[in-house]
Order: sequence, then C-alpha cells, then structure tokens
Amino acid sequence: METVRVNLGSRSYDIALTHGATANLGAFVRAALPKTSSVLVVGDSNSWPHAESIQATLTRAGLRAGSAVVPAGEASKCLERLAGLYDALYELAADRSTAVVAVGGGVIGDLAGFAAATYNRGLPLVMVPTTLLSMVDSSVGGKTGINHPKGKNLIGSFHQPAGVWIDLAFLNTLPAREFISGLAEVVKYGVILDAAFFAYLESNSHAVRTRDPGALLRVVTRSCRLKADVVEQDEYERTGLRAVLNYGHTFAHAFETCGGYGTLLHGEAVSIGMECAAQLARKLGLIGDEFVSRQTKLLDALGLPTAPPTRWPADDLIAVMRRDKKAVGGQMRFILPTRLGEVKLFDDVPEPLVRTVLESAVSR
Ligand SMILES: NC(=O)c1ccc[n+]([C@@H]2O[C@H](COP(=O)([O-])OP(=O)(O)OC[C@H]3O[C@@H](n4cnc5c(N)ncnc54)[C@H](O)[C@@H]3O)[C@@H](O)[C@H]2O)c1
Ligand SMILES: O=C(O)C(=O)C[C@@H](O)[C@H](O)[C@H](O)COP(=O)(O)O
Ligand SMILES: [Zn+2]
Repeated sequence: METVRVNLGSRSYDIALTHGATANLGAFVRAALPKTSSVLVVGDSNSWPHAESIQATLTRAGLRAGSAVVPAGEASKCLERLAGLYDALYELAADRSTAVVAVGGGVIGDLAGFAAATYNRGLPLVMVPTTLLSMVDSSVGGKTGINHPKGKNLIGSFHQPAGVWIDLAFLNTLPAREFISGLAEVVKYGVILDAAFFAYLESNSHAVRTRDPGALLRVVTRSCRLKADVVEQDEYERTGLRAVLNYGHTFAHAFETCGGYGTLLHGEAVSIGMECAAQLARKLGLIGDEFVSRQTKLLDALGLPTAPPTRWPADDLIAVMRRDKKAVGGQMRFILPTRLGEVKLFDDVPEPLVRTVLESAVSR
C-alpha cells in the first residue's frame, strides 16, 4: 500500500493507494475517525456492487452502516438527490460523529460530500473513489457540491475528507469511455504543473490507455501528489494558485451546461476545453504551434475528443462562461498555458477571440 499525505494542519489526511485490499477499509476508517460508530455508505446504481461490499466490510469492523443509492449520472448532482441523502442521514439517526462514505465517481463524491458538509453543519467524510477521474481528482481537495440548471457546480462548499481510500481493482469494472474521460484530468496535471509527467504520458500512452497496472499506479499516485501540493498551498482557491486546476474548465463547464449535463462526460468536456484553451493561448501569442500540436496529439492518443459534438451557439456558451465561479463582475477568466508545465490566470481576453475559438471548434 502506498500513501499520499495531504498536509492541511488539523484537516490533514491520507490517500491510501491499494489494489484489492478493501477488506482493510474498516481499519482505515477507524484509524482516521476513532470516535465514529456509524456510517452512511452512498453509492450509485453502477458503483453499488462495490458500495455493498464496503458496507459489509464496515459492518464487520463494528460500525453501524446504513446505505443510500442514487441513480447513476451527472443529473444526480441536484437538490432532489441531496434531499434524499439528508433523509437517509435522518433515518440513520446520524449524529456529528456519523461519517458519510462516498463510494463512486465524482458525482457521488461531490453530492455525498456536500451532504456531509451541510448535514448537522458538518459530518466526517471518507472518499472511496471508483472511477479513474475520481481517483486522480475529485476525491482529493475538498470541493463538494451540486449543479444549478444554468451553471456547473454553482452550489457547494469546501469540505475536506478525513481519508481517501483508492482501490485500483475497482477500475476493472469501469467502462472504457468512463476510464478515458478520467485521463483528461491526468493530462491536465502534466500541462499545468509537470512537463516530465506530460512526456511520460506521451511515451506511455498505450500502456496508460490499456490500464497496464504499473502505468496506472504511477498515473494515479503522481496525479494525487500534484493535486495535493496545490491544495496544500491554496485550500480555498483564494490566492489564485488553486485556480490552475481549472485549466480547460471555463470552456468545459460551458459545454456541459449547454449540453444539459447529458451530452459530454466531464473529462470529455475538459479535453475539448483544454484544446480550446490552447488555441486561445496560441492566438494570444502565449505559446506556439508546437505546444498545441503536442497536447492535441496526446489527447488523441488517449482516445479523448478535441472538438465538441455539437455547435452550441457562442452567445450561449459565453453567457455561461461569464457566470463561471472564477468570473469577477461578469468578466470571463481563463487559465492559459505559457509553456508546458506552467499556466497563468487571464481576465483580459478579448471576447471576439474567444468567439473565434468557439466558432472554429466544431470544424477542427
Ligand atoms: N470535486 C472535485 O474536485 C471534482 C474534480 C473533478 C470532477 N468533479 C466532478 O466529478 C464528476 C465526474 O466524475 P466521474 O467521471 O467519476 O463521473 P461519475 O461519477 O458519473 O461516474 C462515471 C460513471 O461510472 C459509473 N461507475 C462508477 N464507478 C464504477 C465502477 N467501478 N465500475 C463501473 N461503473 C462505475 C458511474 O455510475 C457513472 O455511470 C463531475 O460531476 C465533475 O464535475 C469534481
Ligand atoms: O479541485 C479543483 O480545484 C478543481 O478545479 C478540479 C476540477 O477538475 C473540478 O472539475 C472542479 O470541480 C472544478 O471546480 P469548480 O470550482 O470550477 O467547480
Ligand atoms: Zn474537472
């Protein structure tokens, strides 16, 4: 077992990286949360087989374990499903030591995490990510929340988990499209923080895409460490540093929102968003053609899309971008690359340039 430590003072926690060792999760939860005697295990209709066996494991460890299942998919990041989790916590007679155990992808982590952040004004949270995307990104760092029909993740809070339990064996049941979607956030780390990691992905794209165990462990461990380093320095996205994790996301969130949260997977939208951000940076003279083509080639090699499936009206996309959480006074903000391994925040990008990038995106 490997461990990545997230150092946040009294909110520090371990990310445990295992392979097929989930029988030990009870001991992990007991060590992280010695005062906890009851848990609510939350999963979705696809992650449920894993969640059910986790519920049994936690019961064997002497914890009173209730459960709640929500329908799979992005649409579950909504008020109705959140209310269902509050009801389940009430039925369980949850007190402030009751832990929420989120077993699933980013949807379950964000939704159950927000229920944990708000029920009784805050319950302990344990993340058990079961998709690649949630292992490398959403289970780490404490962002929780749900969508507003007009804007992605507009309702939420920062609530760090008490521990993250990654079992790579969970990926054995993950469909290819979902696995590939998670790779977009992995490429993101290379672009924004680590040129050597980007080069590793270029040289090992086949091993990564075919889920070679060694490549997978390296990719997940490095991604968690890179994200933890950023979160440790700017936990609440106040200094602007954490915003680098939003590379490609100004565009991505607009695509997801205009698609009604049902057209593109989050990672697919991020991949297209990174392509748009690179095109924008090239038009601004921040980077050259070589950067753009290396990024596009890697995304292609990993099976990720680089153009939106539909031509959403630029006006609609821009309206969403102006309400993005990073926006200030309706001014769009973009994280743009300045060289491989480095990005900066820009809030003065001329709208016509953004429009050009959006309008040329489908035909690329
Ligand atoms: N909080 C954060 O920091 C953060 C970071 C990145 C993304 N996100 C959010 O995460 C969400 C995307 O996460 P995701 O890609 O994990 O999507 P997801 O949670 O919808 O999971 C993808 C699909 O895989 C299924 N699934 C999950 N585990 C499985 C398994 N082991 N075997 C078979 N099927 C399985 C799910 O039921 C779902 O159908 C988005 O809502 C995004 O906004 C949050
Ligand atoms: O953890 C972060 O910070 C991120 O930005 C990670 C992103 O991959 C993730 O999609 C996040 O939910 C987007 O943040 P948001 O604040 O724009 O909703
Ligand atoms: Zn993301």
